[in-house]
Amino acid sequence: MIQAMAFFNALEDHITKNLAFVAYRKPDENIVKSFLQNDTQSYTTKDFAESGFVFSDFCGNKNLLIPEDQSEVINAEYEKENSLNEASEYIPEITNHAEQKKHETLVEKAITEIKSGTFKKVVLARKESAETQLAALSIFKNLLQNYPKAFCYIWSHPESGIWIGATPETLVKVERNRFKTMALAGTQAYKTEVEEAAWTPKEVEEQKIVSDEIVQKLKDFKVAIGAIKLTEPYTVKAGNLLHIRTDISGILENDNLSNLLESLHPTPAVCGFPREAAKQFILENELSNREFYSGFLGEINLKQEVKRNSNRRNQENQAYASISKQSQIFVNLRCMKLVEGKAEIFIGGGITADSNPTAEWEETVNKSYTIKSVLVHQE
Ligand SMILES: C=C(O[C@@H]1C=C(C(=O)O)C=C[C@H]1O)C(=O)O
Repeated sequence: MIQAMAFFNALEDHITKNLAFVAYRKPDENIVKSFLQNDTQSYTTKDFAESGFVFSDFCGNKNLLIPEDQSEVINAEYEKENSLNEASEYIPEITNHAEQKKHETLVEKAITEIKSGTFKKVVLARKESAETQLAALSIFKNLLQNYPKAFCYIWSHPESGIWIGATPETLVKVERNRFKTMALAGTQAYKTEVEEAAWTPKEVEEQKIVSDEIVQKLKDFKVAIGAIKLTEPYTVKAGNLLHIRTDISGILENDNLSNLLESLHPTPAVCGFPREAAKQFILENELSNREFYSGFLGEINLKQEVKRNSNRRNQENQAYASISKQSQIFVNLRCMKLVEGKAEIFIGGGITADSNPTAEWEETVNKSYTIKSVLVHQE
């Protein structure tokens, strides 16, 4: 563990030298961690069997990797410095009517396809540019301050540029032979407390499509041994938004991470259902390339010390440590790409037969505040 100041200086140094690195903090933790690559080569994962940190695009064409054995790994404790500036305090700017019209037209086209039976749900995204005076690391620090429950990260790589985000969505967590994933969908602005949130049948259905399909795909890819467990859907808060979430877990058939990721990505939370038809519609109709937005990122195959209770016959050892591998991968949402003092913000939302194009536009506007609120200096 090093001091926070030394931690951020090391990141700054890597930015100056244009060397690849990633820094992140997991949900509800106060440790920031970084993989600082120590050479200029560009690595990709072949089969997700390496150890390190992956950064994959939506299409699955680019799977960048910062290998553990080519990097210095540093950790620091990061405490909250100032009071939380909730994203809902962001003052909305004047609506860009031309962009709104384009998005609504796209949503209408999708609804027509859904009604004709091509697919049941599709997630449509757009990109928006916002000016910022802040340096990359200041934006990252603002995210750390504002979103303690999100996975906050900054990824900098010669092949992708700088990406920064605070995602509420886990793609999958693997510890030894257990996996955990989630179905997250349905969005409303955070105005009522989590316990009092009411959801329309459209949002309930939209989220159910995600959990049903995740379970189905896990079965199709023969990922689990025995039963797959699901919680009841419940409401969660993510910044200025509320979503519906189901937690899904089970025991893995084997340690083939590649097969597990293929079964899950892209889930109907970011693509649609059925997967292939929705994906085709996205690739043919969205107005900008998603790049790494709605792809995934995280630690793969890191060695972890697990303390286990001794069995009763071995009383002198209260606990013994064993080494196991763990992976923790998140969906790249509520994120931006930093391009020459401008933040390119990526936002999307799920469309079903009952969608209202204007409400869908507003949902993307609400989602954009997660990032917009951290682009200004915070006192
Ligand atoms: C696609 C995004 O978010 C996803 C889509 C949601 C929805 O359609 O309601 C909710 C949460 C996320 O799974 C995004 O933030 O860009």
